[in-house]
Amino acid sequence: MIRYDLALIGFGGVNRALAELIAERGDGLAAELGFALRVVAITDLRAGSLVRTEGAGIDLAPLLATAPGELDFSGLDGGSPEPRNEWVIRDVPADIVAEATFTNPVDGEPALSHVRWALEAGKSVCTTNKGPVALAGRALKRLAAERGAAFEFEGAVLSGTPVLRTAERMFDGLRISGVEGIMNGTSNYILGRLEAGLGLADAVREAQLLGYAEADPTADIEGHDVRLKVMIMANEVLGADLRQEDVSCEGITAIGARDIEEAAAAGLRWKLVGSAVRRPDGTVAARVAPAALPADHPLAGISGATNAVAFHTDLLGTVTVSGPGAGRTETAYALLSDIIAIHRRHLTGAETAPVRRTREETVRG
Ligand SMILES: NC(=O)c1ccc[n+]([C@@H]2O[C@H](COP(=O)([O-])OP(=O)(O)OC[C@H]3O[C@@H](n4cnc5c(N)ncnc54)[C@H](O)[C@@H]3O)[C@@H](O)[C@H]2O)c1
Ligand SMILES: N[C@@H](CCO)C(=O)O
Repeated sequence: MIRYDLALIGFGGVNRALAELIAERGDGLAAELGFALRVVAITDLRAGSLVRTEGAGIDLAPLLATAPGELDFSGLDGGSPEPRNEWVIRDVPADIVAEATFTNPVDGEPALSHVRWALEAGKSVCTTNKGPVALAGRALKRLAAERGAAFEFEGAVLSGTPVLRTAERMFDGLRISGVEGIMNGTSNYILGRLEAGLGLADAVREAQLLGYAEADPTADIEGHDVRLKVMIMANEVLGADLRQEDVSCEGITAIGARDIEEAAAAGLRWKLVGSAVRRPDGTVAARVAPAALPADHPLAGISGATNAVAFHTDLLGTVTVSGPGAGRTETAYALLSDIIAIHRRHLTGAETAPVRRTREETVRG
């Protein structure tokens, strides 16, 4: 059985949920998927670092039994109070680095460095962090190719709903003229709660408790999170190379109770819509803005943390993919789907350097 050793960078909602999946379903997944997962390192800004490369690796059960705010690796065997990210990422033997620290919508750091260090060390990366993908995706993919490593980021758009992989693998032979969608679970959830009569602050708090919101929810409600996702969609699906300044951005904070009531009376629903459209000259125009949509619009019925992306194609017309846009477990599934993609690359011969090392050093059976 092939085994992949994982280093988890950031141990908040998403990577903790990945650890839960591994702890609770690891054996079943191994039987079904043909590979085992072992966590050998975890770093977190608040808890520190924990490294255990021998035996079964890190025993996840006691970590998962501890409340997130109370985790402290410093007293544990292999633990340190510092999140020794660079050392862990570059030097601790691991096959795949799962990056799930805060998204920084301004310059992508420090996650961008985390991803770069891993790829430079020939380790594959899976991430749900939008910053590195939106702001440096092209360079990071090139680096990954140079080092024979994989760079997978399905969860950067629509959480575990496979919107990027659908576009990459299922649309061969189609011309895509544009994409538009509801790409932020928090703001969509909040808009629904405003429709139900709640105030903005209370609705934001609910979204935080449910694990949908960014560490700083300003990114959700001001549209910056959607701007990163629109950039990723435009760059990945339409072959663009957009910068933040290319995407105009307006969030939902100017939508008041009166706007909601007036829209409802007219049979409309406010939605935060991100879009990227190919112009006749081949360039791509992209924006993020709220829109009051009529009930028969395909995006009007998308509620709560559910998101949807509509692809406008020549031969199929509009194809819409809808599913969870946020949530800890849903996003951890995105990381698992990335790991599965890395495994399949390995099986089909597009072998990555870290997998080769795994086979020589750590693979049994
Ligand atoms: N939660 C979701 O629904 C969701 C969905 C899609 C994408 N994402 C993205 O996934 C990432 C993780 O999301 P989350 O919900 O787990 O966030 P979170 O805030 O719950 O967890 C982030 C963790 O990273 C740690 N961290 C921050 N900076 C660090 C650093 N420099 N070194 C080590 N640890 C660091 C924090 O201490 C925290 O525990 C974010 O980038 C987010 O945008 C989240
Ligand atoms: N905060 C983001 C997480 C998913 O990227 C959202 O609500 O959509």
